[in-house]
Amino acid sequence: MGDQKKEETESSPLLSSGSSMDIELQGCGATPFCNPNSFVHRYFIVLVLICFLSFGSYFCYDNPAALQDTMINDLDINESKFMAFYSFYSWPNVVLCMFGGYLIDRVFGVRLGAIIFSIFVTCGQVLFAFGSLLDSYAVMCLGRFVFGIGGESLAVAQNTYAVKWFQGKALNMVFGLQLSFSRVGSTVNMNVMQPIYDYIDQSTHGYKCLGIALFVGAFMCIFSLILGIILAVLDKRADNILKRKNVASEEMIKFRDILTFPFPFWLISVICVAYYVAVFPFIGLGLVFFEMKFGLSPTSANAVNSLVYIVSAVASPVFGFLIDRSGKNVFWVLIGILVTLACHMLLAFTFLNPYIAMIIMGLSYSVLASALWPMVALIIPAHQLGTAYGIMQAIQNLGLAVISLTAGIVVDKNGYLILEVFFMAWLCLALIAGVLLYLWDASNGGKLNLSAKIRHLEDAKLAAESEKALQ
Ligand SMILES: NCCCC[C@H](N)C(=O)NCC(=O)O
Repeated sequence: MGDQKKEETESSPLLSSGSSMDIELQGCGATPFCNPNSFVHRYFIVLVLICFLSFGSYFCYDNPAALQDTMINDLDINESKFMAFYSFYSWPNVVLCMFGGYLIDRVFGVRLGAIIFSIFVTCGQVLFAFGSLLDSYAVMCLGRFVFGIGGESLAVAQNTYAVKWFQGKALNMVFGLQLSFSRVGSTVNMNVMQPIYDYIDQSTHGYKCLGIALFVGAFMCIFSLILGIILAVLDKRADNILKRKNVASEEMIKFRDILTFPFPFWLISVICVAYYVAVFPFIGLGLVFFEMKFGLSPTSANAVNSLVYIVSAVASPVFGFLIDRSGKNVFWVLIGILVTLACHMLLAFTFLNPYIAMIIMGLSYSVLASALWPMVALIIPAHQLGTAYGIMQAIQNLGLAVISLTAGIVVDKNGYLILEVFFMAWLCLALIAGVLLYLWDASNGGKLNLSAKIRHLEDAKLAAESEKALQ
């Protein structure tokens, strides 16, 4: 292979040695663009498709937040019933996304699993929109239930794809990019849904106008579904060309394997739930908080409320890239939690311009998300990752479901200051779990907080040892 070819072909961690030399490419010939082992193919085609997999899901997840005032008025519901749209998303995932991950590992595989869950997301959003057209709160809740079944398990499939294609190289940056594309979906939603509603409101009004606007989200889900099908075709093609091994049946995960998941995995799951319940429900309720405490107009309040997503859409891949270079994932998780806690304190106890706290929260959220999710792949074997991410998200959704309801009740009864104190308490729990993870990791070999340099040396040593064992 010429030097130029070598530069273009980044060895996939799943390749057996030398097989990149004798790849028989099907179809478009040996151009890097079509070579599943080339840098171009993996980073400019596969990674982009993986990143768009959850675009529609993230766009629709916060449709309620983008239309909070409108939805409450058109459907004639209170804050608690409004927040139930988030609870109906999360409750099924307390259990189902665990099964979703297990089904990916053991039954469907990542390709078929991603397509099936994309279909659930699309059908759920269509039901949600249709329910509004019928002015049926029950149908809308059913729609969020179905949407939730797909949304979380689709995120599990997305994480599983990311590890399959990018394990061992740039995984933090890949997770950061994944998050960035998804957050672009959230940001687009936060800033276009109200103008779309206002445009439709020129001819149709009330819950019918709301229903038509929500169908825009359904088209975003169809877009992601189509890209998910293309990704499945390319992944299957790569398996054939690169002769990637399927997991042997005796290696397939069994449900009792969950009991063997290491203690750090459960600490990571506690950090995940305790941190995210202070982010997603806060943003779900943020519109009215910024209108009431800081006297902002609905448009300005929407803009401030979407800053976390806007900033993370840009910052996540940057921090993911930097964390790939520095390592020290646990350290960055602790920094993310501490800075987010400080932002909530600024919002709760000061009248400092909320743009400042929300921009900083966007940065700290990006640091945490880029450092937290890839850690699972450092302690759980590849054939059990779907189940592991499913459990982690199931625990996260248990927290989100309960806190979404509780937060709505706290606001209705005690106001926003107590709500902010409530969120800060959860971040203190995340901090305690993060310190425990740091101490446990430090006293057990320090795998999760290794510097990138030492981690690469350790990986090279392990690869050499496994190569020697095969000879
Ligand atoms: N439609 C929203 C999917 C959320 C996926 C998962 N629960 C999650 O939290 N991912 C990380 C993130 O920061 O969004």
